[in-house]
Amino acid sequence: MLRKEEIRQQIKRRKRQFTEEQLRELSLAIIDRLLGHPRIKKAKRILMYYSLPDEVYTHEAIIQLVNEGKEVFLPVVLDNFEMELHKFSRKDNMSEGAFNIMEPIGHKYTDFDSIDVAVIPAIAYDEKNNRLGRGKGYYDRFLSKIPLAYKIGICFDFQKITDIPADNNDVPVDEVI
Ligand SMILES: Nc1nc2c(c(=O)[nH]1)N(C=O)[C@@H](CNc1ccc(C(=O)N[C@@H](CCC(=O)O)C(=O)O)cc1)CN2
Ligand SMILES: Nc1ncnc2c1ncn2[C@@H]1O[C@H](COP(=O)(O)OP(=O)(O)OP(=O)(O)O)[C@@H](O)[C@H]1O
Repeated sequence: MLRKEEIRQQIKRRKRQFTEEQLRELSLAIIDRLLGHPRIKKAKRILMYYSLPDEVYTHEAIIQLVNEGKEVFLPVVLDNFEMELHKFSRKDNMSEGAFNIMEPIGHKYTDFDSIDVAVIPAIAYDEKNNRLGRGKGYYDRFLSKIPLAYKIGICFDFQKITDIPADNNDVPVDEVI
């Protein structure tokens, strides 16, 4: 089994074979599956992520979900490796946070039990739905706070691997799409 850092390097090499435009193109089918997913259809409150250029592109999907009447929440990174959730309202009510990620301005949302579905990005997922993140532990720490949410892992096909070395902190997702 490869160690976590080796997997991160391997996936980075795979990503470099695509342009940002190609990754956008690959995102379309994945986002279609996500928006058509029965859990998303039923959900009232959804934790999404505001994608970076090397991730499955979510900017339009977020707007679409809001237009369908969902409440969408996004992570806001704090400087102690914790993250909180803020409700997304509109694109021009955001500011750039840590790691160049756009984050909603406004109050933190703490009613975690009301989140129906959480859509979780990753560097890689394995066949047991274990997740490998960017190595800072933000989602590892956060996911245990939303035990009731149905967790959907999302990544490109080339990010799906056989095995990720899981440790005690790692919370697997319910499904990878
Ligand atoms: N879109 C998005 N939002 C997210 C995450 C994410 O992975 N994607 N997070 C998931 O945790 C949290 C933020 N954590 C992050 C941690 C590292 C990097 C990052 O770009 N790391 C660089 C190395 C930078 C450095 O070490 O200073 C890298 O991966 O190359 C980004 C986000 C919360 N919000
Ligand atoms: N629940 C937790 N409580 C405290 N520390 C944690 C927790 N989860 C992970 N960590 C620490 O965070 C660091 C990063 O862990 P790991 O490499 O598993 O993160 P990751 O899953 O790749 O990243 P991320 O969750 O940011 O996407 C490690 O030093 C780990 O010990």
